[in-house]
Amino acid sequence: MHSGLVAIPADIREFEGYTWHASPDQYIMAAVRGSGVLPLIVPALSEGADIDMVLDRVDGVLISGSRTNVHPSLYGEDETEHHGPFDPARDQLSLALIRRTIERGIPLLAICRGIQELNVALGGSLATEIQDLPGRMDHRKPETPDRDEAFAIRHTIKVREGSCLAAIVGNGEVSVNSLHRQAISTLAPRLAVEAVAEDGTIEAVSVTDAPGFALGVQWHPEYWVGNDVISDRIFAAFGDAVRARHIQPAAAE
Ligand SMILES: N[C@@H](CCC(=O)NCCCC(=O)O)C(=O)O
Repeated sequence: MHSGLVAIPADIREFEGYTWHASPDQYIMAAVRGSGVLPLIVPALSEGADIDMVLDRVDGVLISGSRTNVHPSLYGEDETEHHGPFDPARDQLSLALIRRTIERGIPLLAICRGIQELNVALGGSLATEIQDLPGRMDHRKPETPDRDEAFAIRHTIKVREGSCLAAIVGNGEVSVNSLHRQAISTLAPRLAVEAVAEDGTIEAVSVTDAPGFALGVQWHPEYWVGNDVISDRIFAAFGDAVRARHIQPAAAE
């Protein structure tokens, strides 16, 4: 029995001659197995979805990763050959969903592209092709057809003492996977850094004034749920927050 309903904004994909509103199974199954919740994929309607109609009916929001990038115009920069590929319908849905979810104190877990959308939604900016920046590691997905290798744990991050993430996974160093070319550049005003990689890349943030659970991570805990303590703890904490909301919905916001 699921203990809450969690909205997941869809990506737009083109295959088999159709346009699809889709979300990868690893996020769906991490929500089910790791958080004990029922995921609900929200279509990325180009004319816009009624965000409050969705949020009136869910107990949490999970923002998945994606190979596409947030369009740079959404954080005041010009598009270059280094910013794509794009998914404008996902951008439109996800940024609006993130802002309203935080306002209403609904639990939010944002992963990879999700932490980048969280930062942009609250006024921050992104850096692209970060592996080309001075002193940065290569955070990109390894070139391999094997998905376990692609999502393998690859580097350590340092979790800030006293942070929301530290309350979930403990202080100090933890090991994570890495599949991204972009990262937070200017941190949005309402975000607090929760963890950083050894090259200074921001790996986790929380929303300082959020009434509820509001965590973003740059790596992919969803992939190793059931096989990795850190991943399990993150999704269990998100599930606890969703369950609490399901049992005791906040007064009308
Ligand atoms: N596109 C952004 C975010 C990266 C992300 O969400 N990766 C998940 C998909 C991994 C894959 O299957 O390629 C960036 O590159 O920073």
